[in-house]
Amino acid sequence: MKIAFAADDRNATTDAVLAFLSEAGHEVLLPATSDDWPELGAAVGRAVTDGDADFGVVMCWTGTGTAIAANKVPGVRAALAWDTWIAAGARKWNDANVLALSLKRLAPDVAVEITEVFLSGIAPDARESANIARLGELDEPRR
Ligand SMILES: O=C(CO)[C@H](O)[C@H](O)COP(=O)(O)O
Repeated sequence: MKIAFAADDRNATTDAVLAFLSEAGHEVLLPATSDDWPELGAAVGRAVTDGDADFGVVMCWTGTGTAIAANKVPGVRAALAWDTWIAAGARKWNDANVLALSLKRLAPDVAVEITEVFLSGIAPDARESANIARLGELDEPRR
């Protein structure tokens, strides 16, 4: 798959996630043109909603800033995950299309495990389709 990736800092955790993405055979896109977390979250979000990437992975110290920035892009459903259960639930119940990770709080192996689960092909639960559609409606300007 095509995965848009951005991180506002680099350490063993970011390197491990990037290495995993490549070793798993994904094409890694780096759409961000700035190291600032609002811009890089939005750039990854746009890559996903424009159809350039199948999924996005964003990383910052907390993971929260890039998640918030990505979620400002209409059509993005970015989920901050700190374990594999959260990551699986984000796909199953939220049809999340961007994974946000803390590069400071996750050990490299844990971050890789979370990313692997998120991208493992877990299908959204059909019972959630109405709720996901409602998220799309929330992207619309209020009337
Ligand atoms: O976690 C983050 C945002 O949620 C950032 O990584 C953290 O705030 C550091 O950013 P900067 O280097 O721009 O101060």
